[in-house]
Amino acid sequence: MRLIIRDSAEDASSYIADYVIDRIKAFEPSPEKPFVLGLPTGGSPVLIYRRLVERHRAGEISFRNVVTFNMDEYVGIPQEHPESYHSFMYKARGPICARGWLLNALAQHFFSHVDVPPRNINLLNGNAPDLEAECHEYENKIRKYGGIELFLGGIGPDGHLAFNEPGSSLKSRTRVKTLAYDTILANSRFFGNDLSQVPRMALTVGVQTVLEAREVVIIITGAHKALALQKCIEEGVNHMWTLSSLQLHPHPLIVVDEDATLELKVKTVKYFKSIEKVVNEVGLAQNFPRKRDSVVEDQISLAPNGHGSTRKMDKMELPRIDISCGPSPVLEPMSARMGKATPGPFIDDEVGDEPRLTSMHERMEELSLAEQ
Ligand SMILES: N[C@@H]1[C@@H](O)[C@H](O)[C@@H](COP(=O)(O)O)O[C@@H]1O
Repeated sequence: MRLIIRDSAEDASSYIADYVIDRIKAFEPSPEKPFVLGLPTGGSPVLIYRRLVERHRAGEISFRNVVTFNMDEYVGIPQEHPESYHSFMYKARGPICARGWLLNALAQHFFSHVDVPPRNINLLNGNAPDLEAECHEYENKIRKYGGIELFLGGIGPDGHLAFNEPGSSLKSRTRVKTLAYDTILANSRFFGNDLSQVPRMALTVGVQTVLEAREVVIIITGAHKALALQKCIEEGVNHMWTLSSLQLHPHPLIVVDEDATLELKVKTVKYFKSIEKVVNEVGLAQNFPRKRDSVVEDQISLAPNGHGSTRKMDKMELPRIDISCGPSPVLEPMSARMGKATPGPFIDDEVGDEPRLTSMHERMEELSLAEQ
């Protein structure tokens, strides 16, 4: 588990956006070998999308060979509803205020502003005639692409991942889910604070679906999510805080702002900050997870055009780094640390400098000799 702490939500979001861009570039996606990206909605990723769009406009990243799978969608509201996750992901522009300014440039979101081809975009259909079949098909499609390379996500204040509410099976897959009261309450802010307007059900990828991604990157900002972060980082795996399932993932990365760390122990915060410092010092900051850890390593993927070309993930090598003079204290041998202490009766000091522990029967013999 890596935890990256940044001063503000803006900094945390920029970190993630830049990280995702680095990953896509390093992957060198092509039509035959697209980069498969899992995407979230909600307030937390808005600044991430803004930066992705900015860097795309600056010509620094193309999403032409990226295939996306969104995490979730409400059941029963039309796709064109302003609060559907379809609308969220495409959203062309923010609301205009009375003076004609673009009041909320942050509301631009993603698909309408980048070059991801529409055929590469996958969103669950919350109005499908057969919701179960829709979920089943979604999982199949992810599998056909060889699994998700990087799943980007946020969490709810109760630690839910996608719409995997407290108590969700950690083995769950894409399915229909009834929303918890807490979630309905939290999301009512998008529905004019009218609880009755918030859908009661959603389609969501499962915990297991997320865990099978090769990498999972989560953004958590705000004091209202501090308890969830604490439960997930400092306590054990628990289905009541589904984010904690990331402890079972080989490459989870959680990026937070300072407010989200409010419930963490000082020791925890210092630990993760020191890890980041060391990682930067030895130049491993941009190191990629090793492909052989991937749960999708040996899976066969289909090209997005359905041609069925296969690919095997490339092996990536760790950079060679001299860590012999790293920041860790040089360990001294035991003998040096013990100084000139007189060896006790059970220590054989005749074999070099390093004391040797003697076996029980030797010690018994020595004792009986001494008594005679
Ligand atoms: N299903 C979504 C989650 O995927 C999202 O992580 C959560 C947090 O949203 P926000 O970032 O607005 O707090 O909201 C919803 O419940």
